[in-house]
Amino acid sequence: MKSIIRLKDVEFSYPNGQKALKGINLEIFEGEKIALVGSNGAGKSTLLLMLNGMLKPDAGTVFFKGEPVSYNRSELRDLRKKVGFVFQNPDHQIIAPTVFQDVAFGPVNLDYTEDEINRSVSEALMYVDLSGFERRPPHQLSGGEKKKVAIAGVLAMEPEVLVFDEPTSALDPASSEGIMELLEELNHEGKTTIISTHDVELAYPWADRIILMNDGMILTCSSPADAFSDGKMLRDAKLSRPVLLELYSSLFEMGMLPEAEKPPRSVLDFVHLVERGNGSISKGKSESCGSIYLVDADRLGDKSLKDCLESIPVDFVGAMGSYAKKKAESDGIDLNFTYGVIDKCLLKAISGQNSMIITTGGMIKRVIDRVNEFCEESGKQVDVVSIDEFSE
Ligand SMILES: Nc1ncnc2c1ncn2[C@@H]1O[C@H](COP(=O)(O)OP(=O)(O)OP(=O)(O)O)[C@@H](O)[C@H]1O
Repeated sequence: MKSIIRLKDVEFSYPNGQKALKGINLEIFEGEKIALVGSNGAGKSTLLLMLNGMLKPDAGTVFFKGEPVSYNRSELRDLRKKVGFVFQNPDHQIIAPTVFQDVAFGPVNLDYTEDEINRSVSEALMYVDLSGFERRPPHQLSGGEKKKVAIAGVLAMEPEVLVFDEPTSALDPASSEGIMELLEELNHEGKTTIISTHDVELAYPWADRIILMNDGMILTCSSPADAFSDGKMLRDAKLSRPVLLELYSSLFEMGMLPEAEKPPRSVLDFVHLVERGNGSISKGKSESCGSIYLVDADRLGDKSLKDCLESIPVDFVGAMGSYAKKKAESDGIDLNFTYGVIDKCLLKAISGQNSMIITTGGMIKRVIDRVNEFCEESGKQVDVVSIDEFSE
């Protein structure tokens, strides 16, 4: 894996003397999903602000792709294009009188041509499902919509790295799920994604690596299971253990669950472990599992998803990615799953029910890889059936 951002011996104090970062050493690799987790005041936002040069260390060095950041004007401009930053409070980011102007702010400042500005704004708004909002004044939008405008403003600059400070703060559960699904989609399109949060339940299933912070220092930088298993470290960080991990540890200690190779990170992993404990793995024959039908929304052309649904015996429908969700909505499909779609469909499959996943591009492979991984681990056979007859 290639290093994309590295912090070496970084120290930082605010002008009032408050020391916010102490001896930070950290390396982030291309394509990773990283969650910075810590309680209030741990130093998460300060660390994130180092990543695109918005703050300059008092001591130590920040590297981008192996080169030390030099903080001159033109280099900072370049760095901020490559490392997009979404603030916790969208009101701190949204500045223009209309959604279009706000999202266009970055591209205009980067001297894009008019055509490039129009293209990047419309693609970014499409991504966050706000096409048609171009003329709306941002201050009249809901909190979740404002957050999406702020994200679109960053996406319009086509960054390689996305940094989100508390991406779901102040959002309702559905909006939070929508934002996390969007982050997942962006990561699958190759963007390195870094978030800060104090929500361990959000970070545990999502991240590749957890950076646990307290009092301006990194306590550990490790896999979610390792980072959240150490009770003392969690207490030091003033955090609790994710419920799924706590439940697994307790039931394992009581001898009620077998030891897992990797502790469960999802309800699906947990159900599988319970099944293993009950010796019911032998029930996992292919005839007892439902199938997952996979539709590539990009290849539907003018065909309606309703046609697909009529011809296939499915009990549940999920969509992954903004384009697929939009297509489902415009075709009048009532979606059962819009977040954690693959695992939810796998859960249905192991109870013998069929489901359909509507998605696009790189996420097709993600569905196939996740199902294969599950089948390998569980010994079950869940078939993924690509719906090709509606292809162009
Ligand atoms: N602009 C500032 N001026 C002075 N001190 C600051 C400033 N911003 C943050 N601090 C201090 O720096 C420390 C780290 O703050 P930071 O905002 O990075 O923490 P955080 O982990 O993001 O917290 P939260 O989860 O509450 O947002 C805290 O002690 C905070 O009071």
